[in-house]
Amino acid sequence: MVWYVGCIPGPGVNPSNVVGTSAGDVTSRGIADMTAEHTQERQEFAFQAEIKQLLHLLSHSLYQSRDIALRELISNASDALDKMRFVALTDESQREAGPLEIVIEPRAAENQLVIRDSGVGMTRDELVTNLGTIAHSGSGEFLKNLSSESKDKADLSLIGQFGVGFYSAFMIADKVEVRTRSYREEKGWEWESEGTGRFTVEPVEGPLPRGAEIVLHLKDDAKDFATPERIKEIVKRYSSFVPHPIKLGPGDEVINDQKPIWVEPKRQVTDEQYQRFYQHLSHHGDEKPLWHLHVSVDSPIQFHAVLFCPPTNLERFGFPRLEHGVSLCAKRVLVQNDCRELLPDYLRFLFGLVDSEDLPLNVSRETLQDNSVIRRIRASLLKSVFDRLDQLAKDQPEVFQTFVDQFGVLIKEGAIVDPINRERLSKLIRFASSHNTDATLNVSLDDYLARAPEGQKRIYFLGGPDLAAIKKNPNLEIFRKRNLEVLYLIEPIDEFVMNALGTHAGKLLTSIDSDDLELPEAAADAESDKPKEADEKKAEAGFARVLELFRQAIGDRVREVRESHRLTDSPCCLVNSDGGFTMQMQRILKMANKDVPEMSRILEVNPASPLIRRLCNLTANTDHDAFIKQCGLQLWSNALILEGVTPDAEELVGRIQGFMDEAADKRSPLILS
Ligand SMILES: Nc1ncnc2c1ncn2[C@@H]1O[C@H](COP(=O)(O)OP(=O)(O)OP(=O)(O)O)[C@@H](O)[C@H]1O
Repeated sequence: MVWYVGCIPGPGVNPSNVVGTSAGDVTSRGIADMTAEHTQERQEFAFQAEIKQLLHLLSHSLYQSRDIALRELISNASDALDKMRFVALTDESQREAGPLEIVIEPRAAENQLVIRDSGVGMTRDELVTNLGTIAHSGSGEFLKNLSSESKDKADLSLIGQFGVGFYSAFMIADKVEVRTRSYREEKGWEWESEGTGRFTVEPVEGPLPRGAEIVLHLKDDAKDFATPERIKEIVKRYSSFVPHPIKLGPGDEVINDQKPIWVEPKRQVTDEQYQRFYQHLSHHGDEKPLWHLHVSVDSPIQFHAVLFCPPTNLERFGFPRLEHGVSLCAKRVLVQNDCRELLPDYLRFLFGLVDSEDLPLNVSRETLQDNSVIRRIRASLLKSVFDRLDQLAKDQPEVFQTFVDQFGVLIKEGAIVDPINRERLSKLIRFASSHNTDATLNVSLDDYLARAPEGQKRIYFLGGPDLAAIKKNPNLEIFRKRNLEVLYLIEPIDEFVMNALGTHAGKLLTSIDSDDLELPEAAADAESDKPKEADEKKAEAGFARVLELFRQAIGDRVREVRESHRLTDSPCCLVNSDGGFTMQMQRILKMANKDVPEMSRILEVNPASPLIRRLCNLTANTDHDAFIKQCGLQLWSNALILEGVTPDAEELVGRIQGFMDEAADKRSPLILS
């Protein structure tokens, strides 16, 4: 018995909407015009250039990944059946669609494998455009990603995600024939290619059933694909969840499962079933999902949903921005296979399926946005995702850490762009911190507050290009001395997150390089703890004069030169004036070519530092003024370099050369003859 009337196509980079007709309608028009007068005869076409390259690669691929060829063809057949199911339900004239099924028929004697479906089929123009001449955006991306790996290591199993799965047929076949008839036509067509540079298309004589039949002429070393055992094994492994019967031809034996696990009670679904369903939805071969979520809600809106998180974030590896991977079904009938309205953009990495009894079948892409049922499903689903992540953080910290490492940046994106859910998201984001010795992103804002001493009114952070640079920042000295934790912003997005949040649990998020750094109460004591000697020295040896000379030398490249109360060892540091961008934020904006107003910053000088004390002594003799000024300039440059900013190289090198000459001269004065 067939349990449902619906369908679940796997999402790809370019999934087509099943509402309406296939992509070929639009894209093939130009070709149709060019060739209209020839459509009754056999015609030869050249494959589009990237497809040619792809075919070359696939036909020389290694054995281990060849199963995916059958998987991809089954997936295409299933998509075509999904579309036909939808057409039958919405188009009066197609009501009598007949059985929707896939038949896989091994013909061992002829060394052939046939995959047949009763789906929508293809018109001549669709055949020409879909299987050969249209440069699917995916093929270039796929090749690019493969070319970065050595050919024998290349992960061909990802092919389905790039919208070029059909061509994987040439991994096991040296000739492929496609016979097809569209539900919109009486006439059938045959496509044929040996996978080299060209393919032919010609009309089929006589009647042809609706749908498509793919005949693979198997390569000599792929004969095993024409055995029932091999077919059953592959179907069990990759295609159990294809929601249409897959029969082993020429008989009637159904060899797949077709169970709609999302309507089953959770405890009756095994891990293996979830895993296989994930593989079906994601096209991710043998991969296990990192976590999954299964929800069944009865009121106020009835819906079932299963969502999966993949173990890796392909965006991090230079893949293009992920497409949404959640399919929407109404009463088990697929409405849309990349439904953006179900989850916010920052959760685009989740795969899954949502099925509701409360949605009409004719809901279209345009009306989805204003649909109140969808809005309520979305709110409920989002809450479930947040709950699942909170639970994961609590119960499975290692899994949660993997999630943060892979997808944390997208959760941070959410904290920036989704003000309504910002509070929930702020509990899920993680930072590096001075509490750790390495750059692990595992400190939440709540962890930070739980450790903070009583009375601390702010959450302190510091950004920089990387952990090593941040650790060298002199602004940290007082925090180290006082044992106050500082969050390290090592991901470029972190600064934007802090800006968006502003506060957490009523505590102001404060960059420690801001000029109004307010430390907890003990700070005042620490100040008064400073050795009196330093104050005296400062007064005696002209600290005020040193500041004055620094001001003269640096000029308006800083807003102010003043005494520091935050440094313990370093001679000076740069801080931001009130309300300005942090240094890290300025760097990021500059990298993005945004116009950033040059911030005039404040140079703070530490009177207790040995170098400054020496300079104070030197002020007694005005002969040293020029040297003190040079030192001021160099200290300012040093502070910039520590923050990852390169000051004027020529000026810097000239000055260092001067210092070196002077130092060398002291060691070995030049005797001028
Ligand atoms: N059995 C079929 N019936 C009808 N159309 C098909 C069939 N197989 C392929 N097509 C058409 O050819 C197109 C290209 O197929 P191909 O497998 O290369 O990419 P895709 O199906 O778009 O992406 P993916 O492989 O990720 O599912 C499909 O989008 C579909 O329009």
